[in-house]
Amino acid sequence: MTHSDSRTRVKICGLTTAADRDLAVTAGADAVGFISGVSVDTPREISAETAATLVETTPPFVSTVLVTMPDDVSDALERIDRVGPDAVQVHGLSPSAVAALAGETDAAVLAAVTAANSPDYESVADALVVDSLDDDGAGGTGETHDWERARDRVEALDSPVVLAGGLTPDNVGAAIETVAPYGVDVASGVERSSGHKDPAAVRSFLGRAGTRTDRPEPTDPTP
Ligand SMILES: O=C(O)c1ccccc1NCC(=O)[C@H](O)[C@H](O)COP(=O)(O)O
Repeated sequence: MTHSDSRTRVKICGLTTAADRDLAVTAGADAVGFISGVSVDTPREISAETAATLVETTPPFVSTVLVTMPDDVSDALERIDRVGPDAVQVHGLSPSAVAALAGETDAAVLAAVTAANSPDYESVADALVVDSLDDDGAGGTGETHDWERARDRVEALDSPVVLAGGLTPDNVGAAIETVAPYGVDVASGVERSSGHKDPAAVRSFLGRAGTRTDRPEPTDPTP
């Protein structure tokens, strides 16, 4: 299902600090992603405790996403319970495990997939993140994949498709035009150094994705 007639949602992923989360929120992100419990070495991984704090302090109307690589369904449920996100993005679970997880959690379940295996996950996840996954099933590769093929998937699948993998401020406009995804997702493409976001790049990415809103800086709600 194409979404070229509506606004493209943006998830800024791999946020490691409150300052970077606030940067993404202020710049107009629809969703903020926190990576915790992954079996690969990444500068974007944070502890479950830090992820829970960042989720808890994210303002209303911005979706929080736990990005994780669980061993199985019960492991995924434990992680969701510890962090408390609106959505969980799972890497490396089989379609049947994703279906079981979706049946047992109130969090929206996003499956990280490739264009090739995306049809296997369509009926079991709330949305598909079509990414350039490495051999371990991890994201954050900074590599693009075949956008024409991704476009075919967007047209063939009923589930919302989020395009990820190697997106940057320079290519996100063309990516949206080519693929017409429900949303786009970026991690390494808006960093100034590993694990730390570049404010200008985050704003530019959101602007070119057509979603920048220039929200005011969050204020401390405590008197
Ligand atoms: O970003 C990581 O390091 C990562 C590691 C393990 C699992 C998932 C990971 N990222 C997931 C994401 O949602 C990223 O935004 C997505 O893969 C795009 O990454 P990039 O190509 O760096 O923009």
